[in-house]
Amino acid sequence: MQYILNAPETINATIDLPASKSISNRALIINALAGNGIMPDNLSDCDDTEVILDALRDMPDTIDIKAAGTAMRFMTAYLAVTPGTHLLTGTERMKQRPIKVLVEALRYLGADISYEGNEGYPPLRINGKKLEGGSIEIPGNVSSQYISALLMVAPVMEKGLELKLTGDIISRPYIDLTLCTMIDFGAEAEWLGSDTIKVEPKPYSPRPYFIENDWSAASYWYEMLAINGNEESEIKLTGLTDGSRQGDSAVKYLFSMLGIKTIFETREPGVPTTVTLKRISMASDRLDYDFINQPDMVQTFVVCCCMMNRPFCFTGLSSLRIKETDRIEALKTEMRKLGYVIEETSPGELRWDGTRCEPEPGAAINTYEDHRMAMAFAPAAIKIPGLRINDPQVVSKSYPNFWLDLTRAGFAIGEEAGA
Ligand SMILES: O=C(O)C1=C[C@@H](OP(=O)(O)O)[C@@H](O)[C@H](O)C1
Ligand SMILES: C=C(OP(=O)(O)O)C(=O)O
Repeated sequence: MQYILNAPETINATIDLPASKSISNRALIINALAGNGIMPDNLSDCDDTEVILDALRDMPDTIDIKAAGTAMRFMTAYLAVTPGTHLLTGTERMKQRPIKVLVEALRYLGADISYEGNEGYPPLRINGKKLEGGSIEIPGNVSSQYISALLMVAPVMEKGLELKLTGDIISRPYIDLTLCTMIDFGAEAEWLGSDTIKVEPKPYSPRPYFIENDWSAASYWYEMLAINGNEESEIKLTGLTDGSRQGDSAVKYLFSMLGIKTIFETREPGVPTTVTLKRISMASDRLDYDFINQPDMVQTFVVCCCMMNRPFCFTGLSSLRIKETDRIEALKTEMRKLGYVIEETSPGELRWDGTRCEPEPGAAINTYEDHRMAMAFAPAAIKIPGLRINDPQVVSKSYPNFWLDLTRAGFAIGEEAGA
């Protein structure tokens, strides 16, 4: 399927964002380890959360977590400490996303896990048991999801866990989000210095838990307003928290450099509220930023800066090659179709110096089974009327109502089958 997008002149909309998938997925795993008390409230309705919800409810012999990286990594650790034997698998792409660092760490701590396909990759056969825990060193520069997975199961290990992270630590806000969610459920866990985390062997306590909305999903609305450039446009986004623990809440600072102001309706710490996005006068004529802490925002900013004609240099992108797709290659290829030459100037660095090429007439953006390719490129329709997006249904991985919300904001969406 292919969507053909046309954008309105002005955007005036109130958007009910989906709940945070990162918080939903942590809350579900921790809640299960706490003995399945009351279900967390306002869980995300996205695919990546649904696969965990289904797995924890039914615990079938074969658990298919589809394309959800967090689900794969979190369920590996969860199943390793939970009695029973399961085969944990996912999509073809999931079978290419590395998991060796996590499997080796869990095995070192006493887990019984074997590879059913290629060494170092899913599918995994996991025979759950009580783990002893202890001290371990693991690389912090591949995926923070391995670290979050180990941390979440650490309170149920006999000796707890002391985790020393080696190398540059990537996606650190996601590790902090894990620790905060664990502490909310009664765990004792803390950083000992900048690279070591200690978790006490103290069980979780069940509790009611409300999940705030998703700052990563909010980024596409910031992007639309920034590209739209119309003084009369204004977007309201529901359920966001000021001082959120979601690392992607940094978009409120980043987009201020691209002319967007964020106004919180109320400012009670930790309480979700509606935010209004408005345009302010433009300040910077280029954007340079290290995305080591916000890897999921790179696609949003690459497309946005090109559409706004703002050259950029983005660093800290090493993890992008092992996400839903190789996001570095996907961005270079698809931006070229639109007439923008993006270069990988060194590993983990993407740069656009303003170089243009001949755009492909009637370009159709491929999404590579990556929700963020579809959502980051959709706002480009503001500058490129009739922009085509292939396989638009991929958005359900994190934001099932994205296209519906786009029509609510006044976009016209045509559909072509079989493209
Ligand atoms: O823990 C999480 O919820 C996530 C961690 C990040 O992954 P990496 O740590 O692999 O960068 C991020 O890209 C992903 O979308 C969600
Ligand atoms: C990278 C992502 O997800 P995951 O790694 O959990 O599949 C994402 O949502 O952008």
